[in-house]
Amino acid sequence: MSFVEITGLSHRFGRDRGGPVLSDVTLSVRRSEFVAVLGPSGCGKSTLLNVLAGLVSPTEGTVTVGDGTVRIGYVFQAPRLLPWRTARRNVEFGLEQTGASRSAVRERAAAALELVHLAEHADKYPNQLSGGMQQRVALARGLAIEPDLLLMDEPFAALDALTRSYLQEELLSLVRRTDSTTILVTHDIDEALLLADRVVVMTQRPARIASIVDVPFGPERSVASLIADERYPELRTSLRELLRPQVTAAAGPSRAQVTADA
Ligand SMILES: Nc1ncnc2c1ncn2[C@@H]1O[C@H](COP(=O)(O)OP(=O)(O)OP(=O)(O)O)[C@@H](O)[C@H]1O
Repeated sequence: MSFVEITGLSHRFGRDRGGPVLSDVTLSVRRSEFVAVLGPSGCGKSTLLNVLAGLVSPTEGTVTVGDGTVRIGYVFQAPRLLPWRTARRNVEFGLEQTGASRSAVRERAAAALELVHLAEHADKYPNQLSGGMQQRVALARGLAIEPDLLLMDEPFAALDALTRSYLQEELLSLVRRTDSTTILVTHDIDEALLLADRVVVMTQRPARIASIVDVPFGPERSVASLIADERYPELRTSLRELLRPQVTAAAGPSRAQVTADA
């Protein structure tokens, strides 16, 4: 049975001359499933997450998430921490909104910081933490509320390659330990294949679903097991091929084409 049901979703921002951002997106996501959304820059991926989070009301279509009373965690591209609160107090901030008791808030924040290996940095302020550590605090804040639906918008995009790969593996083991349903927006094919059960490829703006690809790797996967799996390079190549026309169309005609057409 599906947990997230997106039907005929289209969106246009006010009088935006660029036209619609999303066009007729229909997608079902099962409970506990991990779906990665890949697409060209500016096509409307963040808008899709914002609609799912209830931050944007779509101009057309419907979105239902569980029975409508679910808890949603949202991890943004930038950590968006409150600079006057320590790491612990930032994680507690998300929990405070859930109405949990003070002792439950403290306990769950400590456990979430433990999960992302930041327990000993809990009393530091954001400006005393590296970019990777700040993003781990943001991840802990999203996970601490034990979300039914976890939305992540390129959470590792701004990090260096080493920190990114470390956090990707950390996230893989974290999601295995919870039964959250996760939707991750990413530009990174390898990240999508490492983490997701299905990859949704979006077209250029207005974003529609171009393809949905099942990822055959089991829950016990790791970077090493993917590299050793002969299906991995094939899937990687087919996702690249599915994305290529979207990315080239989004970039517009090349200068050479413009000159030739003139
Ligand atoms: N509040 C808004 N008002 C008007 N236009 C907006 C608004 N938010 C986003 N847009 C436009 O909608 C389009 C899609 O934006 P969105 O951030 O959803 O794309 P994206 O696929 O997440 O991009 P990226 O991969 O670069 O993060 C862009 O052209 C953007 O400028």
